[in-house]
Amino acid sequence: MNADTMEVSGGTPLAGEISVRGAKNLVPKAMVAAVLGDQPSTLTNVPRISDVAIVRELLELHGVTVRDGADGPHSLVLDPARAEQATMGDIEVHAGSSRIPILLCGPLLHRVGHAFIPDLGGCRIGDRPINFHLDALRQFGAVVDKRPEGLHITAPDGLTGTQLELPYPSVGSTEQVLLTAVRAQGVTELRNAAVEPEIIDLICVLQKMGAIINLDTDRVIRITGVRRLGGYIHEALPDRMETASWACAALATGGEVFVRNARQVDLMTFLNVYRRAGGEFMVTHEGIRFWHPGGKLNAVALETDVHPGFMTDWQQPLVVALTQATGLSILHETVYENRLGFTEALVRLGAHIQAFTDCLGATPCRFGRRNYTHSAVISGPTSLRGADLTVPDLRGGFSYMIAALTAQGRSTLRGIDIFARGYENFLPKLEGLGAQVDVH
Ligand SMILES: CC(=O)N[C@H]1[C@@H](OP(=O)(O)OP(=O)(O)OC[C@H]2O[C@@H](n3ccc(=O)[nH]c3=O)[C@H](O)[C@@H]2O)O[C@H](CO)[C@@H](O)[C@@H]1O
Ligand SMILES: C=C(OP(=O)(O)O)C(=O)O
Repeated sequence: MNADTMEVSGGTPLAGEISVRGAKNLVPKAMVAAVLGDQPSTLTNVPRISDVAIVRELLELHGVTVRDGADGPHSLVLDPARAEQATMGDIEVHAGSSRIPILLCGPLLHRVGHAFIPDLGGCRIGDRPINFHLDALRQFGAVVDKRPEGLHITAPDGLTGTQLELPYPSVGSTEQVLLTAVRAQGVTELRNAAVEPEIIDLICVLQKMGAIINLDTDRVIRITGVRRLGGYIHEALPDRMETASWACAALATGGEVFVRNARQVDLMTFLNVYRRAGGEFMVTHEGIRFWHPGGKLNAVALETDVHPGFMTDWQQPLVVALTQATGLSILHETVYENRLGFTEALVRLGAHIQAFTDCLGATPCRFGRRNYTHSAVISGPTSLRGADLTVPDLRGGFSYMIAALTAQGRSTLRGIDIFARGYENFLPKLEGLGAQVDVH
């Protein structure tokens, strides 16, 4: 047993208040955007999570001075003035740490003329290729050299605006195009772009820096390149994934959690499903209160999708709550081909979940004919019992934790350090909500 292992005594409803800070899926990208400016930038509402710490170290290796702002570590001042002089030693140590390094391509090409990108990390929930990123960079005029130690990228003739259409509205690829096009020469038109709230927030950051970006209808983004960008002062939007995770924990355990700073507009699709499943919520100026109203929960049919659809990162925590709903819930995961592995562990806890390769839903999906297990039927309600579990990925791990809190008896959760990637102060929050947990 080590400090990465948590004992959970289940059966106690979570009750109380937690607060969420800036989104894991925006903050590291806004930090990367600062490299494009010729003045310092200030980012506030920064969560203390490991994905932020990793990007901070990466930027420092690239010569960006990063210091805590007036708000302590919850605000960062990023000064890229010395980026050109960076030696970039030790950059390989960040291989496999997060998905953010790939987004440094455009900013580094503009700033220093070349980029080295070590292997990416992030959750293992599918193959997660980067072909859209590299195709887009090549269309801007970049030359990509794939070497065993990582990608070497140059732009011998500079970067020029272009017409692009993504094969799928990928979040990272849309961000790649934005971060490259804002200082490319001429106009870029991106079709089939992702429009997640974190992308809109990144566009706000870039606009504050001096970028010209039009968000047209039907997933079209038009960017007019500018010669220089300045700094920004920006407060990151709140983390809608963390909010949904705690909301699901409240529902599954029969409890009540007030999530301070949660923002309704980013959670509309989640809130609709939460209500259909029988959960209650109340939106106030300060946040959102989520609770189980007593009585039965309802089975629901659910398909994950790009925004404004039901976000894939909400799926894993919600599935645990659905094990407590009466009837057959149906899940169709259309964003990642391999995100249902976590259900096997829930079955060991006593859940009735059957996984399928068929598309159990009408949302167009890339996986139906390719033999990927990406649909599931959850039959409930079932009593869960404690078990020994190893955290597989960020949201899968959170779903195990909810299951352990819901189950009768004791569970052991190994590998909990992954939670630090996306959940600030995870343990104090859990204890503050009355969870019976013990970390060794
Ligand atoms: C740090 C961050 O913001 N992570 C989020 C981001 O991940 P990320 O940006 O990696 O996810 P994408 O939206 O790019 O991926 C969506 C789908 O497109 C595919 N694809 C993507 C790029 C590519 O070059 N080729 C390709 O085939 C992926 O394999 C996946 O099946 O959006 C996901 C979808 O909302 C979220 O689950 C992640 O939490
Ligand atoms: C998949 C996730 O993150 P990442 O893209 O950083 O792996 C997530 O936050 O659930």
